[in-house]
Amino acid sequence: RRPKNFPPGPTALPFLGNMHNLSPSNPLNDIEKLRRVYGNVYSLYMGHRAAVVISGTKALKEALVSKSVDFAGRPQDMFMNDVVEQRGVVLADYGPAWKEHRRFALTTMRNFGMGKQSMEDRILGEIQYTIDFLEKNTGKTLSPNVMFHSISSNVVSLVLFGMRYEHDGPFMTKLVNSFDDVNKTINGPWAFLYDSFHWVRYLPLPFTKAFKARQVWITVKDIIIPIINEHKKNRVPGEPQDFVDCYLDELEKRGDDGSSFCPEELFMFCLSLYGAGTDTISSTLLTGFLYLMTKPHIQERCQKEIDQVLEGKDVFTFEDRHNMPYVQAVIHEIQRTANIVPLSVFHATTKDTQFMGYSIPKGTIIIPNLSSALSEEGQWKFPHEFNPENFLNDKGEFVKPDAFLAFSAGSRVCLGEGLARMELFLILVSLLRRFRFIWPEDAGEPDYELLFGITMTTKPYNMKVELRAAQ
Ligand code: HEM
Repeated sequence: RRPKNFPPGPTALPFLGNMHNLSPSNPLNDIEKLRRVYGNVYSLYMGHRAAVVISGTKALKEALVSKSVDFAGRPQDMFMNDVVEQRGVVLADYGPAWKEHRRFALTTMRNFGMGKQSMEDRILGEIQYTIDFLEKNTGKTLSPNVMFHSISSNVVSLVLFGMRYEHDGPFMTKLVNSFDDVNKTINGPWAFLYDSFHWVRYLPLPFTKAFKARQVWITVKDIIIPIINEHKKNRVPGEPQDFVDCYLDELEKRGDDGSSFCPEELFMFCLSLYGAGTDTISSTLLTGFLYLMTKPHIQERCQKEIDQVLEGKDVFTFEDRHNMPYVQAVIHEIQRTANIVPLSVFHATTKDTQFMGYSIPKGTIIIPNLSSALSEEGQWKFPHEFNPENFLNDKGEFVKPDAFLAFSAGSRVCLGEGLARMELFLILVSLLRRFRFIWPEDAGEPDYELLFGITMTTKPYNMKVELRAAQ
């Protein structure tokens, strides 16, 4: 039974709630169909738990920005919270621990003059490995999956630990396998059962094995704890070289001040930044290169702008983006189309609140349908087509419409937005400057359909690479 004045929604079944209304392999179409029936604010039951789906730029901004505090919580007591042992900034509920850690992470990443190397240098250094790899493979057909995953995970590793890892080495293999295990369980039926029926958690049924996802972290801990211990041993206090050093400095500074900073939190903090910062970037790149290869006129126009702006320069910086409106528009159009986190990370109400004429009790799950804003009619010149004109005005200047909510908005807005924007720009410009990316002749028609998951991604594809003439 819906509470009084709760947003409307489809009839919920006993036990199942509205799960029968949503296809597990891709609920986005169902969510859109329900929006057409019930409007931009409607409710669903996930098992016994009430959730409100918010769609469209106006309603999303109203919830995430205007009523930011009311909507800044995260659902608790769910499978994922148990997996991360109630720690880590991404799933932390609204409160002092989340606030302190978020503020710390933002300041640390902003001041990333950590040690001798700036964030920009770290990213450009990592890109060089990809350039070397592509140079060795010019004229060949290759699968870009591993390459893009490697670049994105190494950028985060460099920021967190000051180290990069070979993709087929033991660190990456173990970490990637562990994340895959957790992802499979999260997307599977066991997580749903776990969240829907508390009593199931304690039953000695075969699936209880799946609930022991914490076990997965034991493998990951075996990898990360020694790295943290090395930092403890080798760091020079007050001269941090990376994120872990900064956290250890902060721990020392705070002593026993009763704050939420503690060694256990450091591990999960690293893991949540790693988890949030790898697939998001690699999947964006995969979508981007799919379009750049299959729409060569767009790739060539980027290259022309890059050549003009960087003429005679060996090195370039993130600052150069201000002179590259077309490249900026293409990167944003890639992000809009890639629709990387379509339903955001779920929020929760932090108090009983009134929203667009409805009453929503404290603790209700909020599903921000970011996807709806990214292709909302009336907000974009070409909502349903890949077209960089969506981000250019009549004078050819770069503009960012309000409906660009790829990073969400408000107090929970993506904490890595600055890093992500810098990475995407530096990677795209470096690679397009040096190489031409070609859709292989035998690859058939491109398939633009994205696979649904916590992060959306392309179906596997191959690319062919050629060196461009020296610029
Ligand atoms: C194209 C790349 C990326 C996209 C599209 C993206 C998108 C998002 C979205 C939609 C959220 C949820 C915001 C909300 O709950 O309202 C989020 C949260 C978050 N992202 Fe990103 N992200 C990207 C890259 C990164 C990177 C590189 C990092 C860091 C290394 C990062 C770290 C985080 C963290 C820590 C949160 C949780 C923030 C909080 O709960 O306070 N993200 N991101």
